[in-house]
Formats: sequence, structure tokens, C-alpha cells
Amino acid sequence: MSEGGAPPFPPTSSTNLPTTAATATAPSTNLDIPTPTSIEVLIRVRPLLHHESDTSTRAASCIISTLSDNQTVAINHPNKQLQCKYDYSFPPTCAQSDIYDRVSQCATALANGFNATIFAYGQTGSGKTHTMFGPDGYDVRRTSYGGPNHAVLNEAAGVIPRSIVQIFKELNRKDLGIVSTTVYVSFVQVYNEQLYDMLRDPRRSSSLEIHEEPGVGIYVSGLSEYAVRNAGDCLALVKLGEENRAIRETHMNTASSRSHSLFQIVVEQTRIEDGAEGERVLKSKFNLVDLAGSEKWDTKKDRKFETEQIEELTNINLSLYTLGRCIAALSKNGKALQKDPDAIPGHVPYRESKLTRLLQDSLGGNSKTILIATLSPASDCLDETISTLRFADRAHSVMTFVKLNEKRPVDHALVQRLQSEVARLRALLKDGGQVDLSTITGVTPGTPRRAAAADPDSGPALQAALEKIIALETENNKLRKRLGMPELPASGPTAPRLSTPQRHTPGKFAIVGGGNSSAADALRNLGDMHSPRTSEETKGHLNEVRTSHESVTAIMTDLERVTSRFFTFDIEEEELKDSVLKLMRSFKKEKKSYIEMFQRMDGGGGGGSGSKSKKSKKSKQTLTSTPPSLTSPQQYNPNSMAGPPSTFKKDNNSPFGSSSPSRTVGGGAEEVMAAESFKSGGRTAATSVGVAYRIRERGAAADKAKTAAPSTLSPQHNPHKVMARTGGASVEGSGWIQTEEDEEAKLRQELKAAKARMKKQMEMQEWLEKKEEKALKQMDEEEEVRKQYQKEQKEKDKQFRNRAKKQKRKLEKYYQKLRQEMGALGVEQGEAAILERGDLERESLDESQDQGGYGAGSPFRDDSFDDGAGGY
Ligand SMILES: Nc1ncnc2c1ncn2[C@@H]1O[C@H](COP(=O)(O)OP(=O)(O)OP(=O)(O)O)[C@@H](O)[C@H]1O
Repeated sequence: MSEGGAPPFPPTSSTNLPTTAATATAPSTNLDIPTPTSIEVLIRVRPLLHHESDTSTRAASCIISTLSDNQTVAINHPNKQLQCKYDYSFPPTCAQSDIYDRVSQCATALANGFNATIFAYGQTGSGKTHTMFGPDGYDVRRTSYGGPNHAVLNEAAGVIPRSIVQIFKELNRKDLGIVSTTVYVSFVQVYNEQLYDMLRDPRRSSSLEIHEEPGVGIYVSGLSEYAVRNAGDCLALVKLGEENRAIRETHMNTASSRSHSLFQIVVEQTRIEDGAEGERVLKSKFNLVDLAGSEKWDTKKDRKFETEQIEELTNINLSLYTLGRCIAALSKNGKALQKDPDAIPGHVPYRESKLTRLLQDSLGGNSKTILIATLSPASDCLDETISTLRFADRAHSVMTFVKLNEKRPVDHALVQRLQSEVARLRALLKDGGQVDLSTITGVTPGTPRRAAAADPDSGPALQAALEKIIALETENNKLRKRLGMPELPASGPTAPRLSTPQRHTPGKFAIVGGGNSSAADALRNLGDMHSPRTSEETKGHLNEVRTSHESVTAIMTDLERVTSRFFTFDIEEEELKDSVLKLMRSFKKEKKSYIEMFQRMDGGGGGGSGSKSKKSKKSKQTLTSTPPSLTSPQQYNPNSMAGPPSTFKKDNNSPFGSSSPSRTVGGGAEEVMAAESFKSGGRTAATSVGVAYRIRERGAAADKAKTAAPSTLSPQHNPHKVMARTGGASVEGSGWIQTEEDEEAKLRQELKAAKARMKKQMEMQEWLEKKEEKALKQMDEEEEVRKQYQKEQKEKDKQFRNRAKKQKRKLEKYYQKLRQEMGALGVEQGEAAILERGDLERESLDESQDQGGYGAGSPFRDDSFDDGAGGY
């Protein structure tokens, strides 16, 4: 982003995701390695709205233009000149279909096993909901469908309805080799930092929690996921959720979304592709996010804000602020990664808000992510527009790591085979070198070896041997000293020590598990040694033994590690095979040199009994046995903990073995549960849109088969075949098991939510009480002022009355005086004079009272009565 000129920008990120329907097939393995991809950023400028164009009311004018390169956005404002370049910028005249064409790759990617995210970000009223869903009042019911799986949308439909239609079209393609597909949708909103199910909780009465589990990722526990049969089902759920969204009128938007919404589509599919061996299980998710709009806190405009609105605004701004911080941190990490692929990423504060936690995978994980930043072109939105452009600019350098989500059906027979192989190898190690495998990962050089468990005397014997070695070393060093030679360092307290040469009782060296080996024999012979040896020799032998043990231990650890990586789907079966073979080769080599070493110690293999060679042979046979055949079918052991539940069905066509579970193929096929670790559970229930749903819950998937009775997508959809199943009625043990644990977890969750609500209520109450107290105090003060005023008024009235009385008395005296003068002049003349004079004086008095006091020229003015307040 640059001011005053076009800046250099990194080229639009390229991705190897399939982009067109024609080329879209899930690659088999090459995308197992995550591909770093930067977030694609699109800018959409909406047109000036009717009320914004009215200059008399808002004096708004268009300040944004998109340049002909379709990437640059320019701000033309007297106070600000700015140009920014993004992946694509859409002018105000663009149609909904133009936007969709640019993001349709996500729906294709989803159908091919990739995760994808599209999220709309921008100021309130800038067009996020319009872009994601469609214009106000967009009514799904008005939409005409060309059949259950071929919905035809009207021109105004936004990204979400368009994606839905495309996804179902993709999944119905014949050339992809899809044998079964299940599509689940969920709709969740983040309102005031709480998560609510938009499809089942319209009143936002029960908040949900976010969890994360290895192999599953981030999920919302307790959220309902609807198994939709077609685009129509899906659109009906979009409509239902939209109706339940928290909205309110703001100064920018009459129906402003007050919550962030996430519409998630999960596709689980099984494919059998032409020419490929066996089936492939793909599971991908698509997050469609419509964020609540950022809004400035305008103290002038927002005087009438109520507590609820203040809380909403604060929470929206806070969560968007955290999103901004996460994007900034990720952007920094992305830049560092571009410079140095081994750079250690910095901390990203995902956990600081529910929104960022929910979007964690989409922002920095395994997802193809597109950001649509929406802008208002109005001049009075300049600040918000610039801040949106900044956010978008940062988002562009955020890297995500897109990976094909292929899940192998768990082959329980294979698991068991590998487990028993590991156990066998452990036993062999015990036989051969008496390595304590229970501490295999913590073995450190020099740890004293334990004697074979079957030989209770071997512990003290070894101890005695160790002591002897130390004594020998001391003796030796004394001799060296006497001869003027430098001393040799002592073995130290942890050095392995051998026993004093003594006669061995063969019976006492019975090897655990009955499998004696040449190494054990050699050890026995070592204990049996008669030939005098120097302490250097002994030490050398000990070091050899120690090194050998370490190597074997390392091999075992590697073997375990590689096996567990396979079970956690980190590596392919092929890789597992290769690694096991390689490790077995090393093991054999190690074992051989181990035996040779003991033979050498024993003086070139002497001292062996007749039975020794036999035993060695037996041991060798065991050791040279090939690693477990990873592809040969084996019987499933029902007693094995790792085995599949009884509802699993053997699939002999599976390349992974005989017990690969498979999903239902719609219409009459036997129903089989998948055992992979997708967390689900709870109940199914019919909804207002007639679609079955499952509840996402916490807990290991392996312990319970908890999968919905999904409405399997069938090209020829028959509504009668799709059940809204409850309580695992159709297959024994395969239903939605609501265990006590689940119930308890749910209750705990509800309790937590209730506590949070109570806390909020208490805070609110406290606030109200304070407010009330303040109002009462204000009332008291006002009352006081009023009383004071009344008192003053009374006082003034009193003074006035006194003044009036005084004046009256004065006048009377004056008249009296005049009358006396009149008497001296004659009555008639005198009376006429009095009357004339009296009128004049009365008028003058009235005038002066009107002016708020006696006039200055009045003959009745008596300054001594003036109270200084300008009258009363
Ligand atoms: N591209 C567009 N063309 C025409 N009208 C649009 C466009 N974008 C948005 N509008 C209209 O602008 C108004 C606000 O849009 P919208 O509700 O989508 O904003 P928003 O960003 O989702 O806001 P909030 O964050 O407050 O929910 C609506 O009346 C919408 O129909």
C-alpha cells in the first residue's frame, strides 16, 4: 500500500489447487505435502447508495476508483491520495457473478478434498452480507430450482448460495469416481464473544465452546451439523440461519449484522478412481464467513446508544482488532518465512478472541483462503476505508498451507500386526542385550543394565563386577603411577561394570520369553571369563556394549516413532514400509555386530556350548523374519483394544487390508461406520427443513463409533430413503450414542454458560444500580435548587410587598400635602390639579414597574428600596 503512487507488490500467489471443474480431480499423493499459499485478497467497492448520493443530507461523494489493471484501488480525496494493489479489485458496477467467478475455485477445491475459506471483511454497511449471501430480503423461496441437485439461482445470489449449487454439481460429476458422499453443514455465529448455533438456537440461549484435537483440528463442541441431501436442503438451512442472526439498525445500515457468522460445509467422500488401487477417503471443509462490520465509536452520533448496543459494538470492534493483530503477526511470519524457510514463526494471538480461534485454521493453517474486503465509496467513510485497505494489504502476505485431506480408513488388523511386531522386537531386544525396554525412550549412555528378570542373582553379581572394575582401575592406576605413566580416568559411578570372574551357573541365565540367543550366550560367557584381561580391554568391551545398546535402542525408538506417525496419518503406508524395512536392516546389522562382539570378547567365539549354536540359529531366524506385511490381509482380533467396533465391515477390496471400513452407499447398501477420528456424536433429529443432523461433541472417536446416519448424496435422490435417524435405531451400536460422559460434559458446558450469563447479569445489575443512584442524587440536587429558588422568590415577594406598602404610605402623605395646598388655592382648581397630577404619576409608576423597577425619573423613586437585582 502506498500513498501517492503505485507500490511494488508481490505477484499474486499461485497455487496448485485445481481451478476449473474440467481439470478438477484430487491428486493422489503429491499434495500430501502442504503447499504454502498466500491469502488471496479481493477488493469490492459497492456503489453509492441512494441516501449517500443525497448531498443535502450526507454530502457524500465517491472517493474510490478501481484502475483498469483490475488490481489497483485508488483513493482520491482532498486530504488523502492513496493507491493499493491487490489480487483483484472489483468496481461498483460489478455483478455478483463476477465476484463468484473469481472465488469459485474454492468450491471446486472442496469437492476435491481441500479445505477452503472465503471471508468478507469491511466497515458496517460496506456490502459484506450482500456479497456473501445476496441483497436484503433475498429470498431462497423465490429461487427456482431445476431439480433437487440442480438449483438455479437468480442473478442477485451471493457467494454462499452460488458455492452450494456448484459444490453439489461437482459432487455429482460422473468422472470423479465418487462412490459415496456425505455433505454436512453447520451455521454458527459469534455474538458478544459467545458462540451460538444459528440453526438450532435462535434465541442464543446456550453458548458453545471451541475445542481442538489432534487429527480433527478446531471444532465447535455441541454444534449441530446437518446431513444435507442436495443444494435445496442446504439453501433452506442458509435461509433458516440468516433469520436467526443478530441484526440491528445502525447509522450506516438498516439491517446491520451484529455477529460474525460462519457457514461451514463439510464433505466426506469415498472415491474409486479408474486405474487406481482401492478406494480413497477425502474429507474437506469450506468456511464461508461474513464478519460483523467494523464501526467507529462516534460520540456525537451515538448518544442514544443503549447498553446492549454498546456491548455489541465493543465486542465487534475488539474481535476485529484481535483479527487484525493475528493478521499482522501472521503477515510478519509469512514475510520471515519467505526470507528464510527455517524461520521460527512468532506468536499469533488466536486465543484472544472467539472469532480468531474459530478461524485459526483458515488464517494460518491448512486452507485455501480468500479475503473479500468490501468498501463504501462514500467520502465520510474515508478513515474506515483506509483501515480496511490496510488490513487487506497485510492479509495478502499471510501464508496458509494447503494440503489434500485424504484419510485412510483405519486398518485395525494392520494396527494389530504392527503392535505385535513392536512387542516382538522389544522381547528380542530383551533377549539379546537385556535392554530395559520399559525405559527405552529414556535410556542414557552408561545406565547400568538390568540383569535378566529370570535371574534374581544377576543384579548383585553385576554390582559386584562393577565394584571389581573400579578396584582394578584403581590398582592399574597405582601401577601406572609407579611406572611414571599418566593416570587413566575412572569409569565413574554410572559406568557399566562387570562382575568378578566367577563360575557361571547356566540354569540361572534363562532368557525371558524362553528365546535364548547367541548374544545372551556371549554375555553368559563374558560372565564366565577365566582369562585374565586388562582393565583397558574391559573398558573397551564395555564401551562397545554400551554403544551397541544405544544403537539398538535408537532403532527401536525410530521404529515406534515411524509406526505412530503412520497411525496419526503423518506418513503414507509406502513410507512406513520403507522405514520399517530400513530399520529392520539396521537392527539385523546391529544384532550381528553385537553377537560378534561378544564372541570376540569371549576369545573368538570360544566357550560356546553345543546348545548355543542351536539357540543362536533360532534367534537369527526370529531376527531375520521380515517386517510385517503391510498389505497382506489379516484377521481382525475382536479382543484387541485397537480393533474396530462390531459394526465394522470387512472390505476385502481395500488396499489397506481386510477390514477397511466404508461408508454407506445410498439406497440399500449395508451401512458401515467409519472409525477414523472425526468427532461426532449426540443425536439426530428432524428439523424444520427436514434434514437430519448430528452434534459435534468432544471425546475420542476410537472409543465410540459416533457417526450420523448421514443422508448420503445420491445422484438420483429419493427423499424416502433419507432418514432423520435417532438414537442409532438402524444399526446396532452404530447410532448416536449419548454417553453419560457426553451428558456430563454438556451439563458442565451449560453450567459454564449459565455462570457467564449470571456474571453478565450481575454486572448489568450493578451498572443499573449505580445509574439509578446517580439519577436519584441528581433529582435531590434539583429539588434543592427548586426549593432555594422558591425561597428566594418568597423573599422577593415579601420585599416587594413591603416596598409597595411604603410607597403607598408615601403617596398618601403626598396626597395629603397636596390637598392642604389645594385648600389654600380653592377647591375646584385644586381638585382638577390633583386629578391631573395623580394620573400622570400613576402612569409613571406603571411604566417603571413594567421595566422591572421604578423609573429613574420617577418622583416616587426611592433608591433605598432597590434590591440591586433590577427589580423583582
Ligand atoms: N454491491 C452492492 N450493490 C448494491 N447494493 C449494495 C451492494 N453492497 C451493499 N449493498 C447494499 O448496502 C446495504 C448494506 O449492505 P450489507 O448489509 O451487505 O452491509 P454489511 O457490510 O454486511 O454491513 P454490516 O456489517 O452492518 O452487517 C444493503 O442495503 C445492501 O443491499
